[in-house]
Amino acid sequence: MDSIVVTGGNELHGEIPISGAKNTCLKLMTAAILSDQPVTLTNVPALSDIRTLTELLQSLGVEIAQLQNGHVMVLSAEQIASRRAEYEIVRKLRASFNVLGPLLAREGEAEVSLPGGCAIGARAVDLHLKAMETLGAEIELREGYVHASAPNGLKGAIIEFPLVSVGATENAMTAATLAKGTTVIRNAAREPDTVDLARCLSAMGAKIEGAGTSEIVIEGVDALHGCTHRVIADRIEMGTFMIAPAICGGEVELIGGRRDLVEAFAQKLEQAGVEIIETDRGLKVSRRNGKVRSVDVRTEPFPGFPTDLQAQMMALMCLADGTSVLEETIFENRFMHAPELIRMGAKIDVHGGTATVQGVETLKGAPVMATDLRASVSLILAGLAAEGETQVNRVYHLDRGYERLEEKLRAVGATIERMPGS
Ligand SMILES: CC(=O)N[C@H]1[C@@H](OP(=O)(O)OP(=O)(O)OC[C@H]2O[C@@H](n3ccc(=O)[nH]c3=O)[C@H](O)[C@@H]2O)O[C@H](CO)[C@@H](O)[C@@H]1O
Ligand SMILES: C=C(OP(=O)(O)O)C(=O)O
Repeated sequence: MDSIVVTGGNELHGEIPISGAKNTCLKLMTAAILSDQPVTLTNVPALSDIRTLTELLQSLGVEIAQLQNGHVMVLSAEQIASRRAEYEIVRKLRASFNVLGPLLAREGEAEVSLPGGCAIGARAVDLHLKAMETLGAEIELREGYVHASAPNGLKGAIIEFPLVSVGATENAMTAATLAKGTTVIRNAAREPDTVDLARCLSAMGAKIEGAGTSEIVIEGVDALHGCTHRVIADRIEMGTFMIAPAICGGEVELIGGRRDLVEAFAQKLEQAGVEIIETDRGLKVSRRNGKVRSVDVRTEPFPGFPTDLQAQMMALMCLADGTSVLEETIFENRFMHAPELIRMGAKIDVHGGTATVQGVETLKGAPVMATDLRASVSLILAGLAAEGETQVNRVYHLDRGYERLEEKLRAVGATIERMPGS
């Protein structure tokens, strides 16, 4: 298995291009199931998660052509050959559960494996299922699969979520595009991913209003057509690379970056003493001298501080002046990076969903292991600022969500190499 070796201590200067958003692109790909005409996505990130979903969609009969090194993808669901999403693929990638809404809406039937838990938490799908039932589907759970059917089509309804779920909002929204009548989704997720999905669905002929607010109204239509859609910038990749100059010192311009996608996070960085300037081409982030200041963080659904940036923020707080409290409210087990950071010399106490981080003068390189995507990248960031060499193992987690990570960081002056595994 490959590992990544980082030698810390370099200031970072230069530019990093921001790729298309993984979490958005995956949902956009599932939307292609809704139409018998081709959907063309541009600005697709070249990532293993995208390849996994490609495999799943192909198993359903979706033809997928990849152009420009995978950065343009044409998905043609002229005919759906299978309505069953197999466990072998769904277990690798939770976003694949989002084929449920489109399959059910287009075919009146779907069999989708339950995704199971994962390293960061139990991650139930009850809200997805409840939403499908509210739209008139019958749901049965058998042998680890969700069997959903709506032989006479889905019917518009009021879906009121008891808590904000990005995945369930998106499953409900895609399903409702082809339902008869009007669907109202209350307490909907407001994430930029959901807004971008709504934009793509609208370009396919769907009638959607209110995406980006907590009430989304969808007027069902008989059919959707093809479209061409550019995937929005990856706010989590951008946030990760905003931490890089903050933790190492220096100045990095994130090309294609947008502050509005990470406003709550940007405000916390500024409170910590990091400078952020909007430029014609993106965002310029710099820390010129001194340490960052400690800040407290509580993860929340958008527009709050994103859970997907909590691990990276923790790496930064390890070297801050003072003590910070990081509260994780979305996932019950998302502090696995803490013990690894402690191996590098960090002072962190975890109690339930709260981590207290006491800033230290220096981190020291060490061999470390990560169990999820954002935890892995937090160890890379810590390694960039640590004395000596840090070897991050289980790099396949990083390859799920960061395109050309080493190349992008090397271009701004980091010493980072991939070591092929045996
Ligand atoms: C609100 C939020 O920040 N969602 C994050 C979540 O999206 P993802 O769509 O994976 O997760 P949800 O938004 O659905 O989950 C939010 C919360 O609701 C719970 N839940 C969800 C669905 C369900 O049927 N039942 C249920 O109880 C989850 O366990 C979790 O505690 O992970 C993604 C990958 O890290 C992030 O990009 C999203 O920002
Ligand atoms: C946890 C993530 O992805 P997934 O929902 O696919 O596990 C993530 O993008 O940080």
